[in-house]
Amino acid sequence: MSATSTDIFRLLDVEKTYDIGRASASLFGAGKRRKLAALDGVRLTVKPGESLALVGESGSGKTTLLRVLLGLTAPTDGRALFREKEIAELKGDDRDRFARDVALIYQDARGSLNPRMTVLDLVAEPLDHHGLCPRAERRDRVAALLQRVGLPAEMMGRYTSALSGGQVRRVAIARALASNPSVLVADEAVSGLDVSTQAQLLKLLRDLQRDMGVSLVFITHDLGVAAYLCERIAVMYLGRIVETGATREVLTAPAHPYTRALLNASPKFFAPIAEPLPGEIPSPIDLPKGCRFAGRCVEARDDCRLTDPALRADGARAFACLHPLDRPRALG
Ligand SMILES: Nc1ncnc2c1ncn2[C@@H]1O[C@H](COP(=O)(O)OP(=O)(O)OP(=O)(O)O)[C@@H](O)[C@H]1O
Repeated sequence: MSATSTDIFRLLDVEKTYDIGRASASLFGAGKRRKLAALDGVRLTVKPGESLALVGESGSGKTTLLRVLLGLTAPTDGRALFREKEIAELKGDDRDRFARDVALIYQDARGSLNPRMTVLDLVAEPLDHHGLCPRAERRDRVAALLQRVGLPAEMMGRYTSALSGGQVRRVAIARALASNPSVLVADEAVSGLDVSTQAQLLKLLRDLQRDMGVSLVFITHDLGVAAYLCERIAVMYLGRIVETGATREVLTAPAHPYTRALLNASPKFFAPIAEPLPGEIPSPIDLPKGCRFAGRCVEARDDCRLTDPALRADGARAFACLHPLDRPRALG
């Protein structure tokens, strides 16, 4: 068995480009076809039981990466593997296993749940779909799942229109857990809620992840949420992972100036007015030469504008920067 064969997901130099039509025509003929690189050479693994946060500004490629993991979009190049098999080519039993094993918690929980179905039917649907539960045991299984997410069994007969935002998210989590998945994938799953409901849901997700040994891939704009929930973090910028490592280490001593800029842009309790990220994110259609962050980086030197840095490993950390920030020795 190879050393990597237990990885749940393995992305090898994944590219995802979108054809966005032609540039305007000129006297010399039709304009060139233009491509937008949403993902550009992404390497990533997700191991059993690990929690991984994907962070980065809007447009950095987080949702596209999630769509690749979920098999909703195929890479243009590179390989996206689930248990060592190409996700886009899964068929038959492998496809069924993938559908049971990888569960998505939607950002818009209320919108993702059919308002004409009761909580019982919503949570039982994956059980029915995968033939995982005899009809006679359905109510008991749903009651146990509701209990797992902190909802009373009496809620089974209700419709989502009668539930609060926090309760609807819990129903969505119970439904995601129904097929006993090994990975939960969540896109901003706690956004748009009040702070205390958010905190309760984050605690629930953290407890579930630890108690059930399920892996978690969590997209968030909030570095505090990433730090609370996930052991590992991948910081994305313009379709690339620019820094990755243990969340605590990356956020206490970032190597990449982009990670530090994201940290500075995060509101703190005592200083809610954060320092905005400098400059504008470049267009993904017309990328600058050299490091993509150089134009916004306060540390940039001449060579940064010429050389595009590859992601290089330093112990358990990896970063794509020619002149990484000084980090305490103990964390290197
Ligand atoms: N179907 C598509 N066609 C063309 N471009 C796309 C498509 N989907 C995404 N993109 C582009 O790919 C890039 C990455 O988008 P993506 O949604 O993955 O970023 P994100 O980090 O998830 O952003 P957000 O935090 O706003 O959701 C963006 O420039 C986006 O405009």
